[in-house]
Amino acid sequence: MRLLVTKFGGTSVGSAEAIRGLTAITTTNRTTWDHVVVVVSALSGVTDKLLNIVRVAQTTGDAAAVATLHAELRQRHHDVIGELLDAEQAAIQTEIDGLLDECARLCEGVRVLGELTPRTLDAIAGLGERMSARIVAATLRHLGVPAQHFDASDLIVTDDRYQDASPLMPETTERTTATLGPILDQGITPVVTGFIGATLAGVKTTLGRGGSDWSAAILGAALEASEVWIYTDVDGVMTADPRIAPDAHVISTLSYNEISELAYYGAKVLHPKTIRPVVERGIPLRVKNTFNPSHPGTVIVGKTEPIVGAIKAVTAIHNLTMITVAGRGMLGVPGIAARTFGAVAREDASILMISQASSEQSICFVIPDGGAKRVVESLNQELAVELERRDIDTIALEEGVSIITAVGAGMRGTTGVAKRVFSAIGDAEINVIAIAQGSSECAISLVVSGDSAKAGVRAIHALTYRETINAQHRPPCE
Ligand SMILES: Nc1ncnc2c1ncn2[C@@H]1O[C@H](COP(=O)(O)OP(=O)(O)O)[C@@H](O)[C@H]1O
Ligand SMILES: N[C@@H](CC(=O)OP(=O)(O)O)C(=O)O
Repeated sequence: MRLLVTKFGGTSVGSAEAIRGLTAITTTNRTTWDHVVVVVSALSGVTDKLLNIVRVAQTTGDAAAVATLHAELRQRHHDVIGELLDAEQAAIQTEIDGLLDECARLCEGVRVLGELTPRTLDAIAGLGERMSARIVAATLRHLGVPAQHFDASDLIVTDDRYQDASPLMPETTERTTATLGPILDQGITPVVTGFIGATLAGVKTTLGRGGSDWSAAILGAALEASEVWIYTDVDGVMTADPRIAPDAHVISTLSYNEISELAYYGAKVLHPKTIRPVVERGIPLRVKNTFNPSHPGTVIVGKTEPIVGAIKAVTAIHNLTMITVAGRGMLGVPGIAARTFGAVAREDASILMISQASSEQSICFVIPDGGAKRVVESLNQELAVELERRDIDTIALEEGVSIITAVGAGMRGTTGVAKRVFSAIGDAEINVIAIAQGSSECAISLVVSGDSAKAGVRAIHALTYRETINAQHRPPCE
């Protein structure tokens, strides 16, 4: 049995026209696959709006402002339903109103108390997907496609790290197969909410912003899907963010390693955690365009075809802080790195990149801007003795930096890639603050000031073009 899991992002369900496109795609997919599962995000911008409403409720206590924002959300969904549905219109509107009433009750509690718990935040944040799944399933039915909506809180069992929950795969697999298996056997297409899950006790969680891609991969792994397709608003994974490099073009094939580096270092087109569930089972992943479905998109597999050019794509991640711990007394002293990273972990900050001078006289690492000051305070406490003894001279912080990452599995064993990257950056007169290359030799990362990041991406992107021109066939890369 060949099963396809498809995921449609916010723009792909952002309007009645987009949802019509989704239903046409799903109708076609059902003719070529034995089973099709649809995973949907909230209508574009709705998650941000929900988070905004609850923040307004908490910080202003302004009931009228909250009510106005609610009414806007209600109207947006009613307009879409009005354009799409006929017989089921009233029933779906009632269901959407019920969900928005749930939102209003939660927001009222937050407004009165002035307190917003992570648990309440997730209950509110996931409402967008619960509304869109109902609308999409009803639209499919309206067009004669048997479909039923499912809240992933009944399928994906997670830990209780609210806003950043992770699935418990054995429990998720058990629930998903038990619930969706019989539905699929009846030829019904399940329309499942992305982004959300629930703890074993049934408390709603979310998988982190942009997490619907991950939901699709989790469900694909649980159902042993043949493939997982991520439908978005571009033709596939591109050589750079097309908003930064307008001449970016679609990459036909990428390896799991390459897409992991790209996604981790800021290519918004795919959530970085999407890869793990599929890589473990060797499930091919495809990125396709809802608005241009005949384009083959980008296929992501274990080994890529012989590639052209050493650098396949360049990406950037912004609003970061680089922290440097430096001092001559660090030379050869065991445990400084462990204590440094222990102090960072205590503040729950995630490190995006680490670079250490070979003389061991400095360690620098990059973390997101928010929370950097707390990390420095924590380091000052942890390393107080070394600072006092002048073994460590500085714990310095540079805010507003970006990481630019050039990715390509063909870098491995190819001489001079770093030199070409640095020449391109040098020619653009951009100062490199720090560098790192992973042992996979699949990516080189550079830290630059935030205001030169876009120019840096464009400079390296121009280089990927030159490399394509000098293309040579190389052996398959992982
Ligand atoms: N390397 C890249 N390739 C393709 N798109 C990229 C890349 N880097 C950033 N993007 C951006 O990612 C967007 C798609 O991601 P997102 O808006 O999260 O989609 P969705 O709402 O469908 O999940 C594209 O519109 C594009 O601007
Ligand atoms: N709606 C959620 C989850 C998501 O994945 O959205 P999208 O597929 O539009 O990036 C968010 O905005 O974070």
